[in-house]
Order: sequence, then structure tokens, then C-alpha cells
Amino acid sequence: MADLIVDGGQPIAGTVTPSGNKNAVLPMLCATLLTDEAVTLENVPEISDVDKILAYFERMGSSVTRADDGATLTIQHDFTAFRDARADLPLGIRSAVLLLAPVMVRTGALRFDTDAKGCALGLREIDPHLEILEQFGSRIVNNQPYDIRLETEITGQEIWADYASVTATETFAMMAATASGTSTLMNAASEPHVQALCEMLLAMGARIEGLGTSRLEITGVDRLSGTRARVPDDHHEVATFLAIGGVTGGRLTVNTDVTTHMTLILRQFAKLGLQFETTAHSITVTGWTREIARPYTREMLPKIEAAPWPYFPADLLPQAIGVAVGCNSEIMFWNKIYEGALGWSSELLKFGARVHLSDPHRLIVFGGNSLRPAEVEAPYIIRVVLGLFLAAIQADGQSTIRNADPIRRAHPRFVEKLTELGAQVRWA
Ligand SMILES: CC(=O)N[C@H]1[C@@H](OP(=O)(O)OP(=O)(O)OC[C@H]2O[C@@H](n3ccc(=O)[nH]c3=O)[C@H](O)[C@@H]2O)O[C@H](CO)[C@@H](O)[C@@H]1O
Ligand SMILES: C=C(OP(=O)(O)O)C(=O)O
Repeated sequence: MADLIVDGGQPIAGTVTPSGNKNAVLPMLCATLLTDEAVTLENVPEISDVDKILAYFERMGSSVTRADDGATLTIQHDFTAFRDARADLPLGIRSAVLLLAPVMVRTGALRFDTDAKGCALGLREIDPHLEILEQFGSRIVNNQPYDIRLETEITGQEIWADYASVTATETFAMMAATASGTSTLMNAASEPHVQALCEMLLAMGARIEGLGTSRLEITGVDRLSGTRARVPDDHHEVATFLAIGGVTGGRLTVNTDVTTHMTLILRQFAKLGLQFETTAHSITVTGWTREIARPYTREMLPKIEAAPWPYFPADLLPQAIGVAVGCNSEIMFWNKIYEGALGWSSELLKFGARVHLSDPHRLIVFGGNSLRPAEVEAPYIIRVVLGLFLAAIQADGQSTIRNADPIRRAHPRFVEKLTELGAQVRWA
């Protein structure tokens, strides 16, 4: 595990281009298994989660070529190996669950005994995923390790999920794309990454209606073709760079193709006093008042709530908290998704911040404290490293964030990019 050494108190300014969205590229990579033809993906981030999926493909005899720009990959699978071999799915990444559907579609059988848990945010269920496989005709023959067999032809299903799960919706889309007949999913997730997968499937010839809504209707086609698709920029990274610029007093511009996804996100950061200017292809943070916007309902605590899209994303809550510790008054953060995503907040006390964890889902940040540098311990949660970084970069002097490696799972060249923008930050 590596630590981040951060010298805070310097403005971070300039122009930056974000990386491709990890949570989009992973299902898009897995969906390449649904076609015999080559698929080319652009704007692929160089992150460890992608490396793990590609290593799995290579173990299965697939061809993976990377263009000179490093960000364009062409993938073509040789399904003989998938039928004969039983290579283990990649370990330690949530997106291992995204291989279940395409491997099942391809081979009719799969065995998995893997840690598909990802970030330590609470329980990372596999039930919704296995239920979808079951509804499409699979039977769980054994569960230590899971041995799952397809017992019938894959036919259209009507499913109403318990909740809008990102990866379970992606599993549904990959099962339904070539099923015979029409499938519907109620309570579908609609995050930008779910939309990106559906757009890629459409480009491969799938028939999908309701993209971006909570009801997906997919009519199966006989075969999907190859395609060329662009991984959208990471809206989490866009917001993170803007927040870093804002809290350090730097005028920072992010050039991006996802401005249309940023409306609510910017509105929530604006509640924390950050000021923005937006064009069709860029967002600039122009200032930070440190003032929390007061609700018209005077007896109410100001709040930012995270929930499934189109709410403010749970994966941006730590960054918003990292901004709020430098604000002048109090605000509540409410994570409606995860029950274990706020325990790290006690680390903020080491910076001199005052926070109160009301229950596993709700945190109150009391502003008005001047922050001091600190040595803090990051949990295994990608975006919490960024939240701690946002506190560290505000404090004059040197802070250390221990075990900061999880950011390598989603944010390539993070330290290099910040250094180019004037930050004093390094790995140790
Ligand atoms: C690889 C990938 O894409 N990972 C993302 C994906 O994970 P993932 O697909 O695992 O997340 P889910 O959408 O399934 O939600 C995570 C957990 O939250 C709970 N839950 C969620 C929604 C809800 O309405 N009720 C509820 O209880 C469940 O316990 C669930 O297991 O979506 C999460 C939620 O946006 C993000 O944090 C992850 O970065
Ligand atoms: C929680 C995250 O990822 P994962 O679901 O892959 O652990 C994340 O991307 O912030």
C-alpha cells in the first residue's frame, strides 16, 4: 500500500481533461463478450480494474490490442477457451459480477468463487445478479463455489427489481440483448455508466427502449456485431477536479463531454459555496465563498442526499464532505445507498474538522474550523481517498494519506495531473 504526501494551501489551477469512467468501461469491456466480432473502445482509462479484466480475457485466449495513444483498445474473443477452460474470474473488483451474464450467454455454464465486493462501503450483494440469471433460466447447482448452469434457452423475462442496482441492471441488459423475445426491467438503474453500456449495445445492434429511465425494455436479437464506442468521461472525476480547484482558490477548467450529466452535481457543490461557469464542453470553477446555502425552510438543516441516479451519486459524497469541512456552517450528508460508507469520517477530526455521524447513513459536518495538516488512514474506498485529499489540500502544511492506492482503481495519473496543475503531491 502506498501513501499520498500532500502539501496543502497552494492554488491548483489550469485546464485538465478527465479520464474515462471506470464504471462505464468495465461493463463495456464485459459486453465485448457478446459478439464474435472485434470491438474497439476509445477513452479507456489505464486503471487496475481494467487491467484485471483484460488479464482475464488474455487468460481466455482473447486478443487485446492497444493503439499508440494507450487509450484505444481493440478486443476480439476466441470462445473455444470460454467453452473448455474454467479460468477464475478476476479477484477483488466489483465488476467481476459483470462477467456473469456474458459468460453465461456464451457458454451456458459458469463457476465462480470470487471476491466481487469492490470498495468497503457495506455489504456488496450478489443476490440481484444471481436472481436475474435464475429468471433467465439458470440454475444454481452448487454455491461453494457457485456452479451455475443454463437449463433452458434464454427467453424474454419481465423483472421488477427490489432496488435500482447499477451492476444488476447491466447484468439484465447483457442477458436480454440476445434473449428470444422481449424483456423488461422495472426499477432499472439509469446512471451515466448504465446508459453508456446500453448505447454500446444499441450500436452493436441491440433493441433497447427506455434508456436512461427506470424501465428498460429490450427485444432480443439473433446476434450482436462489433462496434467502435467511446467510454464517457468520468463525471466523478470532473466534479473532483473542480472541487480541488475551488477549495484551493484556483481557477480550474475541466474540458469534458459529460456536461449534460453535471447539472445536479454542480448544484449540490454550489450549496457548499463553489461557483461555476459552464459551456457545452467545459466547466470552470471560478470561486469558493465557503458559505452553505440556507434552505427557505428555516428550521431545516441544509443537506445533500445521495441515492441512485438521477440523484446526486453516492460516489461523490466523500468529495462533497471533503469540501464541506472548510465551509463556515453546518450541513448534513445523507447516503441513502450504503450502510458502511461514512465510518471513515472520524479521520476528518485529525484535520481539526468537526463532524458527527448521526447513524450509518447520515453525517453532519459543522463548519467554521480552520484546518490543520494531519496523518490519516484511508479505508479501501476509492472516493474516500479523494474526500480526505480535499481536506488535506485545504490545510496549510504537509499531510499524509495512508493507503491511498484505491484511487488507482479509477483515477489514472491522478498525481501527475495534479502536479501539472501546480499541486505539491507525491506518492511515498
Ligand atoms: C462497478 C460499479 O459500477 N460500481 C458502482 C455500482 O456498484 P453496484 O452495482 O455494486 O451498486 P448497487 O447499485 O448494486 O448498490 C450497492 C448497494 O447499495 C444498496 N442499495 C442500493 C440502491 C438502493 O436503492 N438500495 C440499496 O439498498 C444495496 O445493498 C446494494 O448492494 O453502483 C454503486 C452505486 O451507485 C457505486 O457506488 C459503485 O461505484
Ligand atoms: C465504489 C466504487 O467502485 P466498486 O463498485 O468497483 O467498488 C467506485 O467506483 O467508487
